[in-house]
Amino acid sequence: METLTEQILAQTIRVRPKESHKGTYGRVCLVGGNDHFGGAILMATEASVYSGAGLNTTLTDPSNFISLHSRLPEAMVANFTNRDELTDLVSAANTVVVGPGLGTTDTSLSVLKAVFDTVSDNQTLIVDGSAITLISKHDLKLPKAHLVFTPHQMEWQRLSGIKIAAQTDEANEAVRRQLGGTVVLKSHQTKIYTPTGSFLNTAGTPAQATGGMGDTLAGMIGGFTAQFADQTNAVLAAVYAHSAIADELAQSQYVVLPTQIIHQLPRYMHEHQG
Ligand SMILES: NC(=O)C1=CN([C@@H]2O[C@H](COP(=O)(O)OP(=O)(O)OC[C@H]3O[C@@H](n4cnc5c(N)ncnc54)[C@H](OP(=O)(O)O)[C@@H]3O)[C@@H](O)[C@H]2O)[C@@H](O)CC1
Ligand SMILES: Nc1ncnc2c1ncn2[C@@H]1O[C@H](COP(=O)(O)OP(=O)(O)O)[C@@H](O)[C@H]1O
Ligand SMILES: [Mg+2]
Repeated sequence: METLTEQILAQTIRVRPKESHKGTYGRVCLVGGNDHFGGAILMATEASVYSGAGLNTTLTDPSNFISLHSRLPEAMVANFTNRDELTDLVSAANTVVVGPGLGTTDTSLSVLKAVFDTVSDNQTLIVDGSAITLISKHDLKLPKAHLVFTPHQMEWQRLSGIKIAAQTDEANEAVRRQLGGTVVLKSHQTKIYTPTGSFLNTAGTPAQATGGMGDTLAGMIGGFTAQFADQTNAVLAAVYAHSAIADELAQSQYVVLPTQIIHQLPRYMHEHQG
């Protein structure tokens, strides 16, 4: 297992070419946020916008429209139960993030199935939070896309069938191969299992142990994969940056809030572009 270092940032975060426009930097569609967990999709969306994704659209419960717009006028919104809009917006994205705050009701399940029916093999699909729980609960068939799963240890137990105490590298890698794609197994020392190797993230701090931290990472992975060509490096750089920013803030803070990490992203990415 290789240890992630700061080098991954300069290898991934590109100096922006002068001759470019918002379309150059990718379209992200984020799907989640029911009437209880609006904050989760809001943080994921904010993380994608602040990572620099060119166009961001959020498919969510309409009860989240006003809060999302008032915090983040840069994002577009649509109702996640409107099937035609979902199909159009998901099809138009480079990267789709599904799951933050989606919940596990019948509505959540039908939204997830609609996303799975719509994505295609030239798109990256980040599968987080409730989406992972729903796949496990309903034994859903996975779509053909560049899949990136972002489970915490309990979500990975649900998806892989491996109990937390038995989540060894060998066992995790074997399930990753069956699933296809990349697995970001989140914990106090996140491990990333990719088709080309496994990586350990030693950055990060217990100051990060607060709700919404993973929703934020999912949005960052969305923003990075939409902009940067090498999809594996984009995932690795997002994981590293998320923790490294938290480490910086934790030098003078007892707790680091997800939105504080988000707001550091433009400055941090500027300092680490290669
Ligand atoms: N502001 C918002 O809108 C927020 C909305 N959110 C949304 O809520 C949805 C549900 O997601 P969820 O993660 O909160 O719940 P669930 O899937 O039941 O997992 C928790 C169980 O797993 C266990 N556990 C074991 N190891 C673990 C580990 N390393 N890391 C974490 N947990 C670990 C843990 O053990 P315990 O804490 O009891 O020790 C507990 O039994 C999802 O859509 C998410 O996006 C949240 O992001 C919060 C902010
Ligand atoms: N003690 C810790 N040290 C380092 N990172 C942590 C620690 N606790 C949590 N994290 C990070 O916070 C995030 C938590 O993700 P998750 O459990 O999905 O949160 P949520 O669903 O509430 O947004 C992960 O990126 C994880 O690595
Ligand atoms: Mg989570």
